[in-house]
Amino acid sequence: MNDIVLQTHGLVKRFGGITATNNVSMTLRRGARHALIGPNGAGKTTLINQLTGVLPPTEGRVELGGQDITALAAHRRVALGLVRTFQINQLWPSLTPAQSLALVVSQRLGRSRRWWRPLGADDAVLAEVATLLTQFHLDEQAHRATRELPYGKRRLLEIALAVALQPRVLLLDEPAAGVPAAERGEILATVAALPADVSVLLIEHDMDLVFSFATTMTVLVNGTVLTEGTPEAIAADPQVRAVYLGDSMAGIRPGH
Ligand SMILES: Nc1ncnc2c1ncn2[C@@H]1O[C@H](COP(=O)(O)OP(=O)(O)OP(=O)(O)O)[C@@H](O)[C@H]1O
Repeated sequence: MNDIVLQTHGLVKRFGGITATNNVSMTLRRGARHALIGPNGAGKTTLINQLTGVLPPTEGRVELGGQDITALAAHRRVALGLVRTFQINQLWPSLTPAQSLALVVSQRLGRSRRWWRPLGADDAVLAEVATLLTQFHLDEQAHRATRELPYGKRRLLEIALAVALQPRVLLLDEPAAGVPAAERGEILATVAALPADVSVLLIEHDMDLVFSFATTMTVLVNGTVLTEGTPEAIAADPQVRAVYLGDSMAGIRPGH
């Protein structure tokens, strides 16, 4: 049991007459590569919003490392290591990736009061920023204003900023959405190379990304967990094919 890092118990979220999540119980294990899939409107974003603390559940509980966090504010959850990727509209447009990462790393290391010092003033911060820039394929863009970066690079920066917080659990919400095909491979590679000890929950419609990444999958339909299992089991499940995957599964070979 102690390898469970994140767990939901009977999460229900109602918006008036709509039940967006309906009694969702799921478990994320240490080091998980877990994908949450389902058709549009299945309740994936609503579930993530309840995990991060953006939306209070109507019923049910969320536990992080065995601690009930259902009533905790979003920033308190981040401090406990439950981190969602930054969204593009949360990036600092006039800062460079190097400066943005330095801000987040400095804050994490408790050096935020000195963040305004010229970059290079703090070797520990600088070293970590350099590693993150390389890991997320941002070396060439390190000193360009974020607003000028290609879309795919901004999406990489979103993930890099979340990883800079050294999360225990990382929630990746459609990291490849809207990214042109030519830049998609980079996203796939960086997601695959995330630190092994970080538990990842990925929401994604791109089945290439899902099946190349996930070792466990949960299928959500109409707010309810339809099934959960290995990619092989999910790909072969007739119910999943009927409600979601269908022909998009043609050619997908889990694990390849
Ligand atoms: N704030 C809200 N008020 C009312 N209804 C909402 C609200 N947010 C979501 N819903 C409804 O809840 C259901 C689940 O929506 P949600 O966005 O969570 O699905 P999703 O699986 O993330 O979809 P997609 O894949 O299209 O992003 C939908 O019927 C949606 O219309």
